[in-house]
Amino acid sequence: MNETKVTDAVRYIGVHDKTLDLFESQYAVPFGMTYNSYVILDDKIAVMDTVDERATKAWISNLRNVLDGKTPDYLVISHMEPDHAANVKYLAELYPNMKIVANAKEFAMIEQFFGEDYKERGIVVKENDTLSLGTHTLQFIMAPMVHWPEVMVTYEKSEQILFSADAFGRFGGADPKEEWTDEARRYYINIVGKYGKQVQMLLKKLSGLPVSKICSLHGAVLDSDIDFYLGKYDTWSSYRPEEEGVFIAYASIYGHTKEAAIRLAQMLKKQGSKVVLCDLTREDISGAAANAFRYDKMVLACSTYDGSLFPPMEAFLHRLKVKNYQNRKVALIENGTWAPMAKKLMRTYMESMKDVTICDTMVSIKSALKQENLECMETLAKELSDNRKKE
Ligand SMILES: Cc1cc2nc3c(=O)[nH]c(=O)nc-3n(C[C@H](O)[C@H](O)[C@H](O)COP(=O)(O)O)c2cc1C
Repeated sequence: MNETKVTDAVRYIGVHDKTLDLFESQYAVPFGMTYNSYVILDDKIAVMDTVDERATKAWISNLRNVLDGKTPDYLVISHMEPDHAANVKYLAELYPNMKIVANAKEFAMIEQFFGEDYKERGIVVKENDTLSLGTHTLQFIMAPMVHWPEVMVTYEKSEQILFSADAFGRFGGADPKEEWTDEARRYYINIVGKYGKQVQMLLKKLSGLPVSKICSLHGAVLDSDIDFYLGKYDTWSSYRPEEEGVFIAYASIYGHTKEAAIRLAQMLKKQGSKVVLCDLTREDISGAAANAFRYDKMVLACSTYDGSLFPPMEAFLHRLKVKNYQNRKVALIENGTWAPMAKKLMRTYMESMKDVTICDTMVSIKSALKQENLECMETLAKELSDNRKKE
């Protein structure tokens, strides 16, 4: 049994999947992943989203325990991603009188996924429509592209609870004692990060609504310091760096470029900078992307490989480009033995991103670090320690 009382009327029936290797078949989830779902008990009973098919059995058991013999009147669907909507058809068949509450785009996707249109039992909602359950009233707020096109969030007026779909979610379990920020940042940057503008629009819509609790579809229910979470989302979605510091991402075949990255980190630390080093050949790329967004400066250090970038760096830069990396200061270190190309290629990537300032000092290593490279790196460390942005 996995029931948790969010309030007397709002119950948590989500499932913590501890055996999942990769979320979305790509993100490492060392602490597992939750698929959250809730029930609102009132004159009418609403189920808020279903769960991934991996969690069906545990979820249905949680649901039955909360329902205690009653039947749900409504299934509210926030969006149609399969980690939440896989059980829509199953639940609809289990409770034939239950109405399905969704917006028009979601109904189209229900048909795409399940071959059913549920027109006869559907309630099609649009921006700011409301649905009374008795004491509780649901208000539907459209959140297109946060991070699928059909997404809507639901605001419950009487208890001021925001059912936020994937927004404010994180990797890991549902225990509120688990640290939120790092795994929420990794989740946000990699999964929602491309859609900063759309998140800003949602935050604007929410700004007039008092929120006492956020019930996201992943991770813990957030029931205090709501402004902290809203503030983090505002920072991330406006592409502002979260803190001052230098993130050094390196991709090295035999270790010479790695050595340069480590030596630069030491120089920067001497200058008083906060530094985070990342070996792109070994570390999780989603964590690297999150750190790139976290800090205001980044150093890219890469060996040349077949006239191109060493593949781990190529993959990293592609990720940053797709996630709309911008508004940061970036420095470049390259290595090559006969025809170094990495600097030029990294520069082209960075120049294609908005408001990226590239440091004037660039380090070009021929095979192994030389005294002249170290001197150049000292100059670079000074340039990076100067916080003023180049005009
Ligand atoms: C498969 C392979 C392809 C390479 N391609 C190039 C290249 O196109 N141009 C170049 O200058 N060096 C090339 N190199 C050499 C490396 O970039 C060079 O040895 C560099 O010093 C390696 O730095 P590291 O010790 O950090 O890995 C290549 C190396 C390998 C193993």
